[in-house]
Amino acid sequence: MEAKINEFMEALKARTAGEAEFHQAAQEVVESVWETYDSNPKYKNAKILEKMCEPERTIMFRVPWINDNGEVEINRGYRVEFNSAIGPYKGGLRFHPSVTLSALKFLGFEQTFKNSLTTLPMGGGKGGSDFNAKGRSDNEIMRFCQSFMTELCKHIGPNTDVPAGDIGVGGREIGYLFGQYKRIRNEFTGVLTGKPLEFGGSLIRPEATGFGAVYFAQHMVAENKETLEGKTVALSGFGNVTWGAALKLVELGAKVVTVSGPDGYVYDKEGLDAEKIDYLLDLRASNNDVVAPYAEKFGAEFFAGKKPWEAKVDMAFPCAIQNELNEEDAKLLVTNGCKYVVETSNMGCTAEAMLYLVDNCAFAPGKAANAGGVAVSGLEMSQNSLRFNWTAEEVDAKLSRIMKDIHDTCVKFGTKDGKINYVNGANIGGFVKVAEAMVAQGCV
Ligand SMILES: NC(=O)C1=CN([C@@H]2O[C@H](COP(=O)(O)OP(=O)(O)OC[C@H]3O[C@@H](n4cnc5c(N)ncnc54)[C@H](O)[C@@H]3O)[C@@H](O)[C@H]2O)C=CC1
Ligand SMILES: O=C(O)CCC(=O)C(=O)O
Repeated sequence: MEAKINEFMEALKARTAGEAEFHQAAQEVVESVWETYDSNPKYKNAKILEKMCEPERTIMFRVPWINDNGEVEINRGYRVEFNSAIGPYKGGLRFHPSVTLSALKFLGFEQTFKNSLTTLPMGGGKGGSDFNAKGRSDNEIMRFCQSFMTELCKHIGPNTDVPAGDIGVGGREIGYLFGQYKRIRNEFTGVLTGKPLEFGGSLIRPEATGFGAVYFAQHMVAENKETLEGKTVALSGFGNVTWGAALKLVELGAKVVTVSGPDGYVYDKEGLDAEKIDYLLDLRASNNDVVAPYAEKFGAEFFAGKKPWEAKVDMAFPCAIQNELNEEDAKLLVTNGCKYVVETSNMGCTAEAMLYLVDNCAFAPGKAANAGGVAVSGLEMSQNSLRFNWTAEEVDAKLSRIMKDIHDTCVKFGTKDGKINYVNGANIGGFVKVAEAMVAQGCV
């Protein structure tokens, strides 16, 4: 089996030279699903896995805009429409200087399996730009969003491709993008999710990724007959996902002791409370991308240039960016007594860290644990189509049920010899539904 996987991956790498992040994501899925794939002639004859590794369409474009000094700036925009077998392309937009085609291909690829796990009819896609919002004014961000959408609007639509937020894209950016789409296309449709409530957003969407990860974690710890109450938790990042996870963890009686940014991490021995969690929103809106002011404001410790994985905790939730937790970090966490790692960022762990964590603690992969965000985006699409809004309680109940279903799917497909491998469970569970749909739709 190993030789066949190597052969498959070598061919993929030769076709996509230089796309290291995409190779990392593909390798993980290919290893998990190979047995299912190779033993099923219907999938093999139709070359389903080869097709799944090739985006249906990749759009790249120039994004020219004018800064506050009147100078022209040029960024690159992308939308990778990966797979539409089970629904319109669906996935976020990332505005961050690290954005490359490889990063968006890994994210779009992951999104396909994640969206399948949600049980909702959504295909996979991802997009974004290398635009850096750090130090930019609101007007600059608006002009950038308008220019980005001027091209993107030719390729998306409520039944074709429905983008949303991701790193660097929250309610403010979605508002500017939506306004420009409406102006150019002259239609008010659910073409984006993560919209502010006043024009079609869903209650609980801002919280959904963090809440969903915590709901998933509740089921994981329950497998060991434990609860979240009293657990000490390390979070990374201080953005949208960190905020949502902190809110729910604190509500359920856990103690969150770290948040982080590109500048280092904060250790707050008292734990986050409502005021401190609220402050994360101010930090994010400041466009400065540093977490140190939290430590100054609340008298917590700040460790410049360090990652939160050196803290002694029961659980860790990486919530920032890909490959933010490496093998050394994983070993340190486990040595310090950490029993659960809930990958809430997309591919937050390096391949080596993931393998170590699967063997040495309970590890939830991002495509399962962070699927709550896109799941509530799917519910936002449903509400837009119905021209109706569900209450926060209704959306939260649906989110909670979806996360339980995802957990159950991981257990169903990932249990071997009495041990749950959540990585295999998520990959195989996500793969089978998309593969069946692709076979049924013929060679397209
Ligand atoms: N927003 C959503 O609904 C979903 C987001 N995700 C994933 O969750 C993660 C966070 O996304 P959001 O909170 O939405 O973005 P955000 O833009 O609100 O926050 C990103 C955070 O990551 C930090 N960060 C970025 N680069 C970093 C680095 N090199 N080192 C340390 N920290 C760094 C930023 O300082 C910021 O605090 C991403 O991996 C994203 O793909 C996954 C599912 C859904
Ligand atoms: O809400 C969405 O459509 C996508 C969220 C997202 O970007 C993700 O799940 O990684």
